[in-house]
Order: sequence, then C-alpha cells, then structure tokens
Amino acid sequence: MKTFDSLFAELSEKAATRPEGSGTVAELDAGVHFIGKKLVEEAAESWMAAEFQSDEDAAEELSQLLYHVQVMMIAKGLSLQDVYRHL
Ligand SMILES: N=c1c2ncn([C@@H]3O[C@H](COP(=O)(O)OP(=O)(O)OP(=O)(O)O)[C@@H](O)[C@H]3O)c2ncn1[C@@H]1O[C@H](COP(=O)(O)O)[C@@H](O)[C@H]1O
Repeated sequence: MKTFDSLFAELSEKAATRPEGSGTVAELDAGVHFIGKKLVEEAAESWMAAEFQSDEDAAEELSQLLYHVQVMMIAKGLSLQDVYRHL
C-alpha cells in the first residue's frame, strides 16, 4: 500500500522522467492555476462525501485531495520537509 511519502517519491520521479501518459506530468504542465482548481474541487468533494456519503467514499475523495496536494507541492518545488516543518 502506498503512503504519503512513497507517493511523493513516485510523483517526483514522474516529474523528473516525464513518462508518456502520466496524468501527473499533464497536470504539472497545466500549471499552478489548474492544479489549484483541482485542489479546491477535491476539497469540496471530500467535504460532501464526508457529510453525505459513505466512509469509503470519503476516504477515496480524501486520497484524491492528498494526491493533488502533492502535485501542487511538486509544481512549486516544495519538499516534504518544507511542508512538514510547519506541522
Ligand atoms: N492517487 C492518484 C490520483 N488521485 C486522483 N488522481 C487524478 O485526479 C482525478 C480526480 O478524479 P475524479 O474522480 O474526481 O475525476 P474527475 O474530476 O471526474 O476527473 P477529471 O475529469 O479531472 O480527470 C483523476 O482522474 C486522476 O487524474 C490521481 N492520479 C494519480 N494518482 C496516483 O499517482 C500515480 C501516478 O499517476 P500518473 O502520473 O498518472 O502515472 C498513480 O500510480 C496513482 O497512484
């Protein structure tokens, strides 16, 4: 099973090697404004799922939110440590 850290390593590798067909590469190329909209979209879907859907639905939406958080971090050149030091 993936963890937050292992997914970040995977996405960082994709950003560096830019494999064909990677959604992460496409999203990075679309830029911070696009990624920001995905973040807000997934945050809203997470809220709605938590309030009105099943726990499994909420977990899935939250996982997608975490993914887009990571894509934004990579787009901005932020490391895990850059974010963790604020926790
Ligand atoms: N965990 C995720 C992940 N979560 C969400 N997403 C993306 O976020 C979108 C959100 O899903 P929704 O169901 O909300 O879809 P949607 O809003 O209807 O979809 P779109 O119209 O926006 O595509 C998905 O379509 C994916 O593009 C993810 N894309 C990739 N990953 C992981 O990232 C890894 C690298 O992915 P690639 O870069 O594509 O190889 C994969 O192995 C996965 O583990």
